[in-house]
Amino acid sequence: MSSVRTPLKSRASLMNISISNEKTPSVGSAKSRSGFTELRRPSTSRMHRSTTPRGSNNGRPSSAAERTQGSGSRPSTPSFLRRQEPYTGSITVSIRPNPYSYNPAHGASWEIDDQNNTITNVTDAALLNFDNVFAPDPRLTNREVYQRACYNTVEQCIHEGFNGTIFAYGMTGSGKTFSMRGDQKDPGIVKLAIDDIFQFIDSSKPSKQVSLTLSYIEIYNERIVDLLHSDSNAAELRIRDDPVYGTRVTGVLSPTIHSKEEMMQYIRQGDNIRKTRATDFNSRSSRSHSILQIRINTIDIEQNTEQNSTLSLCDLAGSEKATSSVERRKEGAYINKSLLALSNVINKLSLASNLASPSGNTEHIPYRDSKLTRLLQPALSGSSLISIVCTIHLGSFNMTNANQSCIPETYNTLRFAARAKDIVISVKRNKKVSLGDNEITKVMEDMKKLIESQKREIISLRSGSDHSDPEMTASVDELRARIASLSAENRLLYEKLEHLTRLNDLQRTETIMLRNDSINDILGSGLDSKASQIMIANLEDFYKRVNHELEEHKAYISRLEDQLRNDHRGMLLRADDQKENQRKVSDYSIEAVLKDQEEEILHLKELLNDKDHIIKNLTRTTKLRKLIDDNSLSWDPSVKLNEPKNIL
Ligand SMILES: Nc1ncnc2c1ncn2[C@@H]1O[C@H](COP(=O)(O)OP(=O)(O)OP(=O)(O)O)[C@@H](O)[C@H]1O
Repeated sequence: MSSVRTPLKSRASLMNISISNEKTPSVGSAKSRSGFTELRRPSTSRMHRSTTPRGSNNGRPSSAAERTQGSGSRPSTPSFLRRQEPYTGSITVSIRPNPYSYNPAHGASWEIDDQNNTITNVTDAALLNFDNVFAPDPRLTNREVYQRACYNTVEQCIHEGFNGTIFAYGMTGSGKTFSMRGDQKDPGIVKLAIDDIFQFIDSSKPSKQVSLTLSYIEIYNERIVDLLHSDSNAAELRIRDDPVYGTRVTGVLSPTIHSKEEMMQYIRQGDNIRKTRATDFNSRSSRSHSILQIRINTIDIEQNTEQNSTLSLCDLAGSEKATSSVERRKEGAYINKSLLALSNVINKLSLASNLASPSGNTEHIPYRDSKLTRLLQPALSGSSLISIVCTIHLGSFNMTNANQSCIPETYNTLRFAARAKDIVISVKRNKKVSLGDNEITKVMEDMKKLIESQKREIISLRSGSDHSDPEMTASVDELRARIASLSAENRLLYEKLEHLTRLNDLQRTETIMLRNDSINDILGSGLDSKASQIMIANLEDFYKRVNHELEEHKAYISRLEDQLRNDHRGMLLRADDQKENQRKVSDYSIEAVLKDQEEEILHLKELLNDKDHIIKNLTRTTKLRKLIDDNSLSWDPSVKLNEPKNIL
């Protein structure tokens, strides 16, 4: 182990980055192929907050080599990520050098070992480990970078309901846009992620309904521009807090997307608006941060679940030293300021993750210092899996001045990357389970079909009774047989309704039992008493309403049942009367019987509506229950509990 001599080294030492002249061991079985290192497993208790202390390498690998991923093939989702929630681990950080700023003949300031995913400062031998360190090889494709660095984040977002954020960070001309957008021959991360999303949509039909919306914005000179808006100079967009997404840009366009072609068309349209200029390092430099967000809503019809997730793909503007152009200096100042704000946030989060305090760090994180950090706030504060691709120049590289050094910028990027790697995130997926149980839905469908068939029967009976030829008119016996069969069907309906009622009662009992457990758990989980009281008051209020409504519906169902029984008896009596007076049977009596039937069917329909209503209420209850679970796992006393009707 060499001694600590350079600022980078001392920082690296602070961040548990191994500093060694020896090569780190190759990736072993203990490492996550996803790059998301599991640090601790959450408590199995439904309502208890995870209390594993952070920092001090608590259960986390001491060497960053242990948290690398090395597979070049498409990895499958690690089983722990499928089962465990919330996911607690680190950010995936990858380093990609621009192959064209590296000339082996001139040597480089940094030495890459892409087998062990390390990068070494040749001057002082400071060695840094990351999830991926790619070779400065022009043959390295974006697809390989995507598969190793980003695929798992995208896959978790599509399949498991986690939010995913991927961003490219690095100095100007280092290859951020190339990595994110690529070209015709070598599509970038954005296109590859979109391919995977649409592959998922195709393969999940017909059991899943997936809907997508897209938004595409840029932050240019600290101003948010909607890249999907034809007038990019339209009114300035503002960032607001949002209870669902953390933050949201008001007024931004987010069209629903129906095909991959449509999505790519929107993105191309946005790219044409995005601000690009020439810098000393890049003839077509992005002078803005771009953020593309794809919201994915998946309804699993078979499982009866709904899942929402957001994939954010960000191509940040590159930092650049002062230039001669006034406008570019202004742009550069804004870019550097926002990147500095991002660095500060990453720095504070990294320090917070290293604190040994079990309660975590309470230090203020300055998300509001720039629009970029404000927009990335939800992701950085734990609502998203994150993968960062840091692009660097290995040697000196300059379009106008071949001697201008990139070393300080590369150093800064690596320092940023090392700090980001040190951040511990705890991410929950956005899976929502809707209650409408399969059996209930199926029975309801059956009932609807029965009602429809009875309706058709009545129509055909009526057209038969209209027949003028008495020989052709159905005999009373036949009519009785039909009525008896209709009644039997009605009985079937009632049995099913009773079954539904029992199911609902059962659900309600379970819910009430859970309610008590939940409240106990909440009270036991150390919420401040005022927050607990508000939460309990809301819960009690809500349950009282639901109970009251259920009682009303039960009474109504039993009234309908009585009525139907009476109607049925009356119907049989009428039929007996009709037999005695066969010749006197009149269209009027047939009509009356049919009318009764129709009325019964109307009652049944009403009953169905009421059932829908009850199920809706039960769904709300379950969502609320989920909310209690969520609130108990990540309770923030500063966040006021929403009214149940607002949440649901
Ligand atoms: N890995 C790579 N393979 C091939 N070409 C690359 C690679 N990285 C960068 N380039 C090329 O280098 C040039 C600059 O790359 P790019 O525009 O992606 O940089 P950038 O980091 O987005 O810069 P800026 O911040 O100024 O927008 C482009 O011509 C790009 O094609």
